[in-house]
Amino acid sequence: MKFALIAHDNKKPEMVAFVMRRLRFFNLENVKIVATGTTGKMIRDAGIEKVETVQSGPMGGDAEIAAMVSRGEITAVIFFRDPLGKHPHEVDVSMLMRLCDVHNVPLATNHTAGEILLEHYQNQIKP
Ligand SMILES: O=C(CO)COP(=O)(O)O
Repeated sequence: MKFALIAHDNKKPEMVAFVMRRLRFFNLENVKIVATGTTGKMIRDAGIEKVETVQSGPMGGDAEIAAMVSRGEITAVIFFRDPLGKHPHEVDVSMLMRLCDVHNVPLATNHTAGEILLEHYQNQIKP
């Protein structure tokens, strides 16, 4: 399974804490991670070296992940959005969310939804 992890700037500390609490799960061999540029760097610094990165969000990273969703490469997207901020690449973010719906890929856009979603996949992996 492959998870896309993305966080807007104000939500990056939350994403790092989220990942740190699940280091064991994210470090499992059959769990893959792709992240937008800056989010990915922070996740790597937090102890997950295998994270694959695409461009930073404003430079096209959300669009790259949207393409992966369209190709059926992503199990679920966890995207901690900042609903109070303005983002120059809002159209890319909308496209990513739309394509998750088109392809029926689970999308968690806040911390609580992310917890619930990961719980599901953690239970799938348990023997
Ligand atoms: O902007 C983003 C999501 O829309 C996140 O991109 P970064 O992880 O590169 O900051």
